[in-house]
Amino acid sequence: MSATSLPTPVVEPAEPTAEPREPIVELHDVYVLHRTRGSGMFNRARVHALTGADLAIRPGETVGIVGESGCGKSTLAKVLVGLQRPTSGTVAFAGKDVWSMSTAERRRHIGAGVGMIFQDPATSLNRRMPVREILRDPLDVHGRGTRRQREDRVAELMALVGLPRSVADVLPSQLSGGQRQRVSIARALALEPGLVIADEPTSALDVSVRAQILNLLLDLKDRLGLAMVFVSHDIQTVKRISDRVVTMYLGRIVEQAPAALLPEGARHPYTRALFSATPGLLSPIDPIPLVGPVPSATNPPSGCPFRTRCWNVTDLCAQELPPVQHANADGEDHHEFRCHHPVPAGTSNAELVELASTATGRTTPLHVEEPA
Ligand SMILES: Nc1ncnc2c1ncn2[C@@H]1O[C@H](COP(=O)(O)OP(=O)(O)OP(=O)(O)O)[C@@H](O)[C@H]1O
Repeated sequence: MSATSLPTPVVEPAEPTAEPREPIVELHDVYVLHRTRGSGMFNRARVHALTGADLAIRPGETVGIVGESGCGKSTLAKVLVGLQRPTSGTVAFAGKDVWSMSTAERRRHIGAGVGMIFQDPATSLNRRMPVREILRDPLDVHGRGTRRQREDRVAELMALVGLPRSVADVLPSQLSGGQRQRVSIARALALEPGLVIADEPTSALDVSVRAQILNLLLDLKDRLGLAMVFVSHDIQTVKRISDRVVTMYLGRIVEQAPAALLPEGARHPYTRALFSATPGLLSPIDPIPLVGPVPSATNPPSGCPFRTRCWNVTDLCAQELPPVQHANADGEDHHEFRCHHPVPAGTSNAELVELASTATGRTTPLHVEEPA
């Protein structure tokens, strides 16, 4: 993609090959706990933002992350890009645990390999820098090429994302929302990363430009062979563009499934319920009823996090965290879930609506001591 002779990034862009490839980034048993602000030591609570996450992103694949508000999607995205230090667990980029490195080493190791696109370009771009400087900044910081080569690269990036040369010297505030997000995308691509993480990249934009920005991202992904992690509330879009969809619930990854299998091939009851409530996926839309609200992330339930709302709950669900199960014995299609009583393969949405309506209508909620 580059016309300039910039040094090779740490993580190479994807090569088209059928061979299984080493992950660009791999999380193992990652926890993120936040302390909330309180008036005193004893009023502070611990928010379980991410709990025991295992996830690998491989070259060239698109992984969507879905789940209700507050379930930990952005936290997972920040961990994947190296912006959030885990409370425990390991985060390996190109096979190396980056949180055991010095800050300088970590920046060098990750910096070129991953780009991040945030939800709101109005706040994520430096308001005092013109477009040209915003795009040159990562090249300057990483000491890429000569000054002339960096200027050429800025022009190349602008062309890549469809920005006219005439906006090179204007400030972000003088651009439209769509143009600002194009600048964010160009900045994320400046160092030729192998992986781009897009956290709600279209939700702050006018409806009229959302499709353009989404199409641009997909086009760039294909042209540059990028891996992409796409965080969104827009489940229909996530299903359409992803190879694999990760479902989160209360800080836990509860299922990872090939997008082509969704919605009716999902095996976790929560994935089934979430997709059943999404317009445009089932015809007609037929939401599976759940019991009660999402529990607090400061005091998640014991055992399975979803058990307080599940129609198929048993005592075991409160006693033990379900282990990861693979849908297929060889595990090759990356379809896995954490549930003691997964939805039997081949169960239709209508059957689940029937089951859940009957169960939630007649069972009293299971009473279990909550952890202090
Ligand atoms: N810096 C922080 N301090 C305290 N709590 C935090 C902090 N950041 C996130 N949280 C909490 O961690 C949990 C996960 O937040 P996160 O933003 O990752 O969720 P999300 O799924 O991305 O939410 P949304 O879809 O609304 O953006 C939430 O309960 C949130 O309130």
